Amino acid sequence: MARGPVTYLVRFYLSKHKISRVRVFSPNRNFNSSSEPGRLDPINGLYDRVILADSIDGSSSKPDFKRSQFRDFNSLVAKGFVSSVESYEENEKESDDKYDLIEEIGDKREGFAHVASRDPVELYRELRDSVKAAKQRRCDWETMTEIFRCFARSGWASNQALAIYIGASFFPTAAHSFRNFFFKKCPSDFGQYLVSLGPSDEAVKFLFPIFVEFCLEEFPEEIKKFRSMIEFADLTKPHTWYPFARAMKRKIVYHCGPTNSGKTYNALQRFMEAKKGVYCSPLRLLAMEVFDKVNSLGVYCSLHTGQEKKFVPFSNHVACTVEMVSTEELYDVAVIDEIQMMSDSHRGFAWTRALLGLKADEIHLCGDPSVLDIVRKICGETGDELVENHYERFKPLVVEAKTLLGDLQNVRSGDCVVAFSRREIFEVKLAIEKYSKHRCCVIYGALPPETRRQQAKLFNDQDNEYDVLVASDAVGMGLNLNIRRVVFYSLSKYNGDKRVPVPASQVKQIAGRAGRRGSLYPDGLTTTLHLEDLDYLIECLQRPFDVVKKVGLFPFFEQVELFAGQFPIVTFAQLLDKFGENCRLDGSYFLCQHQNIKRVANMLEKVQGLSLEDRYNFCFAPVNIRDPKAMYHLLRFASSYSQNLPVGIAMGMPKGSASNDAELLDLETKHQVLSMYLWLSHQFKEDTFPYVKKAESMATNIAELLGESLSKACWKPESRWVGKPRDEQKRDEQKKEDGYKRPASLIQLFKKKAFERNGSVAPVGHQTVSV
Ligand SMILES: Nc1ncnc2c1ncn2[C@@H]1O[C@H](COP(=O)(O)OP(=O)(O)OP(=O)(O)O)[C@@H](O)[C@H]1O
Ligand SMILES: [Mg+2]
Repeated sequence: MARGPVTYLVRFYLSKHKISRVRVFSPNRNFNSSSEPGRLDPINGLYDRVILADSIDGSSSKPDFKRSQFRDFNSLVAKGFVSSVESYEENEKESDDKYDLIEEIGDKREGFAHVASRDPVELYRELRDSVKAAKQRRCDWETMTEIFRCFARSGWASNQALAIYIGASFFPTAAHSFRNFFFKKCPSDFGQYLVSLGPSDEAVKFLFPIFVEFCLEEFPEEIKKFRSMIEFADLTKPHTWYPFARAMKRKIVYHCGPTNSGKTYNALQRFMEAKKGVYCSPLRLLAMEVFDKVNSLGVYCSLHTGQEKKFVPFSNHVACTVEMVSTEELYDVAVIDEIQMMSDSHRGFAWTRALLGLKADEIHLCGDPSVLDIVRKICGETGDELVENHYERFKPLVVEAKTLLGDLQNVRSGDCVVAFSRREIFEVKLAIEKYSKHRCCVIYGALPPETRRQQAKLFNDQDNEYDVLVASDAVGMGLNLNIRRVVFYSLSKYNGDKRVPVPASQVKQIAGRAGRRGSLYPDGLTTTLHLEDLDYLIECLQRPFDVVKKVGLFPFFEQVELFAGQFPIVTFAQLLDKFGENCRLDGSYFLCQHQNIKRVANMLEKVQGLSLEDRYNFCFAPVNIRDPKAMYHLLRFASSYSQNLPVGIAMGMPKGSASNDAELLDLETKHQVLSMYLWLSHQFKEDTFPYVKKAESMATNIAELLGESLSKACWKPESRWVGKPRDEQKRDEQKKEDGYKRPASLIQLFKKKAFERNGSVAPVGHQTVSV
């Protein structure tokens, strides 16, 4: 340890109390940074004696002892907060320094040195037992008022108070009571010393240990309550949540590499060889693909997604979505695909849970290198053996430096044009079909997996006119497509607030769809529509993968339920907020975002009679929170359920395929509602959602209608927010304008260029840059 104020303090304290080991608590350390050494840890830390010190880093060459306070935590021991000694080794070499401290103390405010150096426990007792406060001069009184104002506003004190379970919201009340107590009791020398310090950090730090004593005596109930709250929101050491998995000797194989390098292929070989296996997919679509592929190769395999359970008789294998994987079943081999999704801000917890909790002898992780370091760390904690298999791309991806020069007439057969909004996708499709001979298939997130597959098949098949694909980032994972070249229409997307650059990892993932091994085009190309986007594309492809420092976690229902016991009257959304504010996490984990869940929770607040567990399940239903119709149906489902009525679909089958964008949007919504119905039917008892068969058949028919509609779609896209008030729409548009200026309408742009060239189309050259 560097020699600094703490060293001196420790020497002094050690000699004074004739003890050799203490735990040092530095007020400079943030309460929340749980991995920091020297932090007073309210749950795991057990202390015999704790020293409050100004600095632990030794940055100050001269110790300032008067700004430091000593605390004896024996009173905490008595109350059960502190019960043993944590180690702090005394450094023998420095033992000569122990008397330096004694000399240093009390040089400045000599008259009150006895106050400054006294044990705060004693000071508190003296205050408590004093009958009446000494008379103060008016100016001293004002200074003291200011000092207490300073104390009540001190972020440092509020933060440190957490260590004795005085929560941030209760701190001002406690500080106020402390002030009143002090003013009623304060003896003269005490007050004089405080006034000599003035409204300063020094005064706050002097008062704090006395405040601690005061709180321990005055607010035992509040402390107890906050303490239980913190304990129930404890998400530290998540690997200990799965004792059965911990009892196993698991072997983790990390297939690490870029896109199209054979990671999933190799993991699936082991999966198929195993007696019993599970494949965890990031998407329903990919689970379906694996289900089909594995069964076609003669290995019986079932399918288990949130919406669909297909049991294949005699099967010992299952392809599932990662959220649905069982941590109860025992497997020989498990595959967790796209493991880098552990760091996804919303869904990451599902991958973390699978990695920590799967009971499998062998677990194959497939993904890019971004989470390799953290997987190594986790394996160190779980005690699992880790084997790393590194891969290279089968063929390098080539960047076409010429780009499409802003002209969609330059698309070619086998191109996949990637745009980042539904609106842009339809604009691009319209422009390509209007001004070139190509026909387009489309794939985007709001389409059901069945329709996406149908569109992918249409594009992959060579015997039809559909030779160009226009897709969103939904194409980035899972599908094996015959793509010759990925063309980025733009490299920015709307993040709900403004346009932001697409992250490099996502650009790599999407571009990597070009030139898959075994496809018609094994040599992949990628480029942009506009020349000005090219540099960013190259930069993204060349940029090494970021190293992920934290992966996602989310509490189980049981954890939320325990926590809820502390707050019998708050709403579910408020409960989630409180959990988020108070939960404790280890340094390698973050709490996944849950705004969408809260939006649903708020909507469902008016539904009476739902148990906490029902509410929790309804809140996780797959619903597009920005689609009012879908939200309305979810509310209706929950209301019927809460009244013990059989939940009906209450939605007619559309007459036919869509002939305009409004009808297409309606089909998309209807499918999402049915999908939600099916998902809920698997969460709750069967008889509560009795129309599963009907919902399945309607969903299949609508997916087909969507496919038909897309093949003939040649209309301008509409917004889903038709019902929004005008000024709100305007505000949204304004917001978009502020962050990013969309290129002018594609069609106009195209016409303008064609006019400039007198109708001639620029020949496309192939200057290539290999990355
Ligand atoms: N050894 C092999 N023999 C035959 N085909 C292979 C082999 N390895 C991979 N492939 C094929 O190459 C294509 C890409 O492989 P795979 O899907 O495993 O790549 P990946 O690294 O998982 O890519 P991504 O990161 O995009 O998921 C697939 O169509 C796969 O079937
Ligand atoms: Mg893969």
